[in-house]
This record gives sequence, structure tokens and C-alpha cells, in this order.
Amino acid sequence: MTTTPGSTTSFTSVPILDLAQANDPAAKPNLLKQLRFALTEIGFLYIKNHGVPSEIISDLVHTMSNMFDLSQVEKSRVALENSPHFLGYSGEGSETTGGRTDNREQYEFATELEDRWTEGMPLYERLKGPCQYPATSPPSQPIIESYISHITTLSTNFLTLVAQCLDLPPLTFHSYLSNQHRLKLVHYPPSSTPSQGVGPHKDSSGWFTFLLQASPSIGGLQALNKAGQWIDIPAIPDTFVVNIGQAFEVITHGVCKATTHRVLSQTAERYSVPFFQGVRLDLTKREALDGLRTHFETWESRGGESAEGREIDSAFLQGRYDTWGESQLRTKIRSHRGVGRKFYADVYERYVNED
Ligand SMILES: O=C(O)CCC(=O)C(=O)O
Ligand SMILES: [Fe+2]
Repeated sequence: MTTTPGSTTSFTSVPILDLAQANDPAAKPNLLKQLRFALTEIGFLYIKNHGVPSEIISDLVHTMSNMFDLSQVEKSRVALENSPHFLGYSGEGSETTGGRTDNREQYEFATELEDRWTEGMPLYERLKGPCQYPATSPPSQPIIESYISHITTLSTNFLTLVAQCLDLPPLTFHSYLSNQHRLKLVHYPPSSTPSQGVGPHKDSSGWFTFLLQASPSIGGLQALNKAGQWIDIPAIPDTFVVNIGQAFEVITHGVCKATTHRVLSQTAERYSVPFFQGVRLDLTKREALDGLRTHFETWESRGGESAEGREIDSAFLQGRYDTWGESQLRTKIRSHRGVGRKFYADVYERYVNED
């Protein structure tokens, strides 16, 4: 259980920000004001006019649908359980969040990197390595790589606005970036009774998450406000949902909070694509806290988190581990225990048995 102070206010909706305003000197101050409000009071926002070409998105949505239509035999050829990097396909029921089974299947990809890990290097370096692409026609790899490349650019540029709206030099957050960002293609099968698509969680994978809700009229995504109410985050065409990850909450000393969210399964199937902007794995908690301490110390931290929000597991914030990389590895092993047992036997028991 976390002792993290504060999450968000009692927001009841999530604002839509127009990134085109960043290029208009007359409109930019308004954009930065809205962004500051969203980051400090909500932890979630939509962005429109984000600059990612619509054909890049439609190609991705199309290939995603082909990938989930593949047979179980084809899917299991690229099984995540065979990857020490936690990259590949995992079927329904193979992931748990908050101790309960999620009802979704997913393919996990990342910026394409070689596996450079050898015995003696930090274990978390093993999170980096090649993706597994299933056999589709047309091939999915160039489509997914192109999407990752566009969102990487968008998310990197977005950090400039984030810094500016928090009264910091434009490149403040860039030096903390990893060379590996992760992308998931997610399919929530239909469910006749209300059930957990993915359970309540805070994103543990980095700075910001950029989420494409790929099923236009299907709901299910919700964020938790301070009053303990679940607020709907409906799919809005031509937008991404952006939310704060746990590392960003740490570096801003809780001024910007990683807001708890979940997905409820619907009677219709739903597709989504979260992109997790990566943080350097060797970032230590001390470095993260000291970096901007003097800047954020003077900020009034926004108080109060709902009881349910405080229950969310959040290892890096609690300071159990020295590095961001180790807390990442722990989170991955706890979610995908088969991979943990197979490739990380030395730490498996310790990681899964602590609360
Ligand atoms: O599917 C969604 O809309 C959100 C998924 C999510 O929150 C996650 O995978 O971290
Ligand atoms: Fe999430």
C-alpha cells in the first residue's frame, strides 16, 4: 500500500487541449495555462491537432485488427512469455492488476533495440531487446515502427510545453528520457456482465502515456477523482488521451499526479493503444527527487487522494528500489509471473512476495 500524498482534485471531466495553439504566439499562453491546470489538478487531458498524420493512425488500427484476428497458434508464436524483455502477445486472463485478473489480450512492442544484456549488468537492462512481430499481411512491423516514431516525436515535443507551463526551461525533462518507449495494442473482448478490463492502477511505465482510443463509440475508460468518483473518459475522434506516469509524479514532488484509472469491459469489444514514454532505467530516486527539488518545494501541493487511490501499488514512490529500472522490472514480473519465473528466477520470489 502506498503512502503517496495527494492525487487530484474532484474533477468531473477532462479538458481537450488544442496543440495547434503552440505555434500561435497569441494563443500559446492560453494553451500553457490550460496545460498547467490539467497537469496539476487532474492528471489527464486530451490533445487535438497533435500532428500525427491520420493515415499513420488508420494503418495502425487496421493492422491491429488483423493481428487480433490471427489464430491462437499464430499469436502464441510471438508469446510474451518467451521474451525476457516482456515484448509480445499475452492472452486473456494472463495479467493481473491489483490482484485481480484483467479481461484483455494484448501485444506489447517497444522502440526496436538489440539485446545487450550480459551476466553482471543490472538486471533491468534486460528489459531492452527486440520485438516479436506476428505474421500479418501486409506486414505489421513497418506500420508499428512508424507509429512509434511519430508518437515518440510528439511526446518529446510535448515535454517542452510541459516544462514551459511549469515555469521551467524548455528542455528540463528531455535529459531523463530513455531510448526505449513501449507501446501496447490492446483488445478488450465483449462482456455480458460488468467486469474488469484492466483494474485500477497508476501508469508505472514512465513520464507520460499517450493513449489512442481506437473504438470510436465504445466507453469503459475511467479516472478516479479525489472524491472517489469514477469519471468517464470517452473516446473523442482525432485526439489522444494523455496522462501522467509515476516517475513524473516523483520528479515534480507530487505537484503533478499520476491519476488512478481503470477500464470496465463493455458489451461491445474495444481496442486501445497506449504509448508509454520511457524514462532512463538508471534514474535513481535520489536523482529524481533532487533534480527539481528547489523549484517544486515552493509549490502548493494539491491535497488529498481518495482512499481507493491510496491503495494502488507504487514501488518507485515508496523508495523500495534505488533505480527506476528495478522498479520497472518488479512491476513487469508481478504482472507477468511466467516470464519472471523463467528469466528472473533470482529475484522472482522477492518481487512477488512483498506487498
Ligand atoms: O485501454 C485503455 O483505454 C487504457 C489502458 C491502460 O490504462 C493501460 O494499459 O495502462
Ligand atoms: Fe493505464
